[in-house]
Amino acid sequence: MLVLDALRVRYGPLEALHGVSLTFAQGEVTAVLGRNGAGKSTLLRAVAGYLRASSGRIHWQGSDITRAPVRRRADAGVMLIPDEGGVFRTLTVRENLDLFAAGRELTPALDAFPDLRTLSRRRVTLLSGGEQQMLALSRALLAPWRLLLVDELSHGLAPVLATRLYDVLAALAAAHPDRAVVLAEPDPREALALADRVHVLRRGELAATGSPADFDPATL
Ligand SMILES: Nc1ncnc2c1ncn2[C@@H]1O[C@H](COP(=O)(O)OP(=O)(O)OP(=O)(O)O)[C@@H](O)[C@H]1O
Repeated sequence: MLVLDALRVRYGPLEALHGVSLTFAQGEVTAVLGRNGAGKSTLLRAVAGYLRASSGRIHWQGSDITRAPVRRRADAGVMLIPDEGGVFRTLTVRENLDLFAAGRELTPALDAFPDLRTLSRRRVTLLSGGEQQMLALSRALLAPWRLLLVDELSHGLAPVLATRLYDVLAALAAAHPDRAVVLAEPDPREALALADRVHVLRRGELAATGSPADFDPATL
């Protein structure tokens, strides 16, 4: 279980999270929703260790990781797929996959995203947004994790592509019912369909918590 206790994060003088307390359960997909600037990316980056908490605590599987470096959190199973993809842009698709897999089989990613086979020798800079997001999500298919943090998977994508990516994510979550998945999305439609639990952030504060049925995507 991931527990955030009164988490505050600031960028210089600007405080982006104003004391957020939340729990994320193992075996659940949790959507963190909220408009642009609400603090979703900040929350995910702070959990993964790329941003420092100015106060409050982060506990993961019973350990206090508030001050733990990124590497230690990764070793404890925390994986962040950031909104910019977290891929190596000057490398080819295949080179990225090899780095993610670190000697493991590439088949899970290539089976989930057959397009990546044909794009194998293409540089990331020449990929479309959707292809880049497929590559980004491949990391979660190739390397082990216990807590997957996915930031704006559907960002800028056509609905049909977003649905494809979400289908792969849903299958991944279903295959690992003992793990936790957290999705940050400004557009709630896909995330609400997949999530077991929903938290809504507004201007750096928790505005609502509930099950997907409690929320109307049109009013979020
Ligand atoms: N690197 C940064 N430097 C200064 N302020 C930042 C930085 N990144 C984010 N912010 C500010 O922190 C607040 C929260 O931003 P954050 O990116 O976490 O929101 P978000 O909900 O993820 O929105 P988006 O969907 O646009 O990514 C906003 O006011 C934003 O302007």
